[in-house]
Amino acid sequence: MAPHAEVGLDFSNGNGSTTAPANKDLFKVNSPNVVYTDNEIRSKYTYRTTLVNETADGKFEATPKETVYDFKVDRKVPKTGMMLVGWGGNNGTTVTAGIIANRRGLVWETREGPRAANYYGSVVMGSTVKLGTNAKTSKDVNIPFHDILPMVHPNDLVIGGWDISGLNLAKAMDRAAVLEPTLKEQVKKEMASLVPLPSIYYPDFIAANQEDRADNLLEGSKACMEHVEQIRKDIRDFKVTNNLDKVIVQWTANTERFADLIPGINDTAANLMNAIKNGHEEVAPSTVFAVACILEGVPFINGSPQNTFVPGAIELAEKHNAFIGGDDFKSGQTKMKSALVDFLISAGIKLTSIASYNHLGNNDGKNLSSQKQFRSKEISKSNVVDDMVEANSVLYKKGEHPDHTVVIKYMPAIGDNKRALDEYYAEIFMGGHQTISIFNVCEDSLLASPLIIDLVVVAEVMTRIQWKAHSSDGATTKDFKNFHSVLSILSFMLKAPLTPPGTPVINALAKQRSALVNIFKACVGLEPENDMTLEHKLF
Ligand SMILES: NC(=O)c1ccc[n+]([C@@H]2O[C@H](COP(=O)([O-])OP(=O)(O)OC[C@H]3O[C@@H](n4cnc5c(N)ncnc54)[C@H](O)[C@@H]3O)[C@@H](O)[C@H]2O)c1
Ligand SMILES: O=P([O-])([O-])O[C@@H]1[C@@H](O)[C@H](O)[C@@H](O)[C@H](O)[C@@H]1O
Repeated sequence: MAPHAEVGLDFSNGNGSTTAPANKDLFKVNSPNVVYTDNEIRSKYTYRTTLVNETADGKFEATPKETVYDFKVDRKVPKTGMMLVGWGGNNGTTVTAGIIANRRGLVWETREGPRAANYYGSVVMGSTVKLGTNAKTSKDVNIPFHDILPMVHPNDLVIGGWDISGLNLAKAMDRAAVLEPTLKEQVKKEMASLVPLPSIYYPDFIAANQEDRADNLLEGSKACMEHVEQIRKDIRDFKVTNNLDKVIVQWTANTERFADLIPGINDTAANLMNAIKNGHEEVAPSTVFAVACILEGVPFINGSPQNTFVPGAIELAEKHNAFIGGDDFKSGQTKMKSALVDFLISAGIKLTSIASYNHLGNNDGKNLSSQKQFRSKEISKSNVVDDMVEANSVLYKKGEHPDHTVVIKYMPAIGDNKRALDEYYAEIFMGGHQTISIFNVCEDSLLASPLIIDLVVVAEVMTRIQWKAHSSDGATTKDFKNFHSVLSILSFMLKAPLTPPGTPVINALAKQRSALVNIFKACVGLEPENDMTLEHKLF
């Protein structure tokens, strides 16, 4: 994919991968606050916020605040592995076949004519960001998101993973019934060579209707340290076998029921480790995978809605300075909702009711037809409007919020072509009403697969960024530090963003993307995009 035409540079090197040669970045920042060496980009960035205090008479006093940070980015893009839990599922097989097709630059016949491999739906590979304005023409200069910082190209990812189903990925791809036969035919041989590692299966955590595919299992039906150590060994073996510098693990396995939060069991890191050692029944497979990755120092991202990250798991990640992120890929209906609700409420339109229906016929839908697993999804799909409602005290009194219902029905006939039917009902000027009705056919796995790529690529970049703060007297803290273990920067790709304990959850889609882009721009000393375009107003 060539960078934005305005820039006119094309790094495509013929094999479908567009990666700027390491020493030929698409842009360089010309600033005394940015230094490039062969190994690092260092920037000095002034972060400007406004502190607000409430005055005695109930008014506010706003005080601008500046904090100066040093950022350091390791420029070496590592050879990276992506290990998927649930690799044999619709998402796992689809993202794997999609990366193979892109790597080989495949074209395949469809009823509408030939189609070429692409990364549409990936914010990293399919979107652009504004670098600045052309000094001569004052026109915006936009560059591919992938070029803001040195990033892994998805074509270069080495893919592996686990599944409780032992089908090789060619057979699993057929079972998923997502991709065109003419494409499957071209990747079948390579996919057939890929076989998921055996995984852990604790039946009570996913729907009973999943049992018939569980034929690729490690011994034991509840948490134990042997499972943790086996997963850690699998990661190490994968890394050595493929000569990898880094591995990122993602959960794209079935939605689990929520685990009960039990003091003394999963409330602290020590208690969680003891619970695993003692085989406690309330420790979920996804939490066992998270613990194994944390102990192995490998980022773990949860693409499903269950509460994998019980408080003990978060504390363990913090203690080990390991990265975690989640929850639940934000792919279609909810992504639309997090943009539409933001538009309505920030336009002063009082949204009073949201009804969201889903019909889908894939195995995810089959698993979600079980009430406990649906409840996990209902929670993640329902909380996505909270921040936008709470931010508007003009429309909503404290504690007031729109009616919001979420329904998911398993309809096998429609397979992966999920239907999302939404009705938004709002009060408008002078007692009027606005009703917005949306019928959105989204091919579930084709929407989720690019998010899997974005989550891996962004999480990997975050392992190469460090920061330190300047104190008010100009001194800096001693050593560079990693970002907090909980990667809330991943929120754009997730329905129920996990944030560091006690920090706010932002669901508004535009704010999430803005945070992602502007943090990366700060790492090269560039100001956040403010869209004021004063240069076009003050002249
Ligand atoms: N648009 C989307 O597809 C989308 C969006 C958001 C979230 N999700 C979530 O992503 C997950 C995967 O979706 P999918 O459509 O690929 O589902 P899927 O059912 O096709 O795939 C899940 C896979 O996980 C495997 N599995 C179950 N338990 C496992 C375990 N303990 N260890 C290893 N493998 C295990 C299953 O055998 C299956 O192959 C689901 O939780 C779904 O809710 C999907
Ligand atoms: O489209 P979206 O709301 O982001 O999320 C999807 C749900 O609508 C769907 O019901 C579910 O099966 C998928 O796993 C995914 O969670």
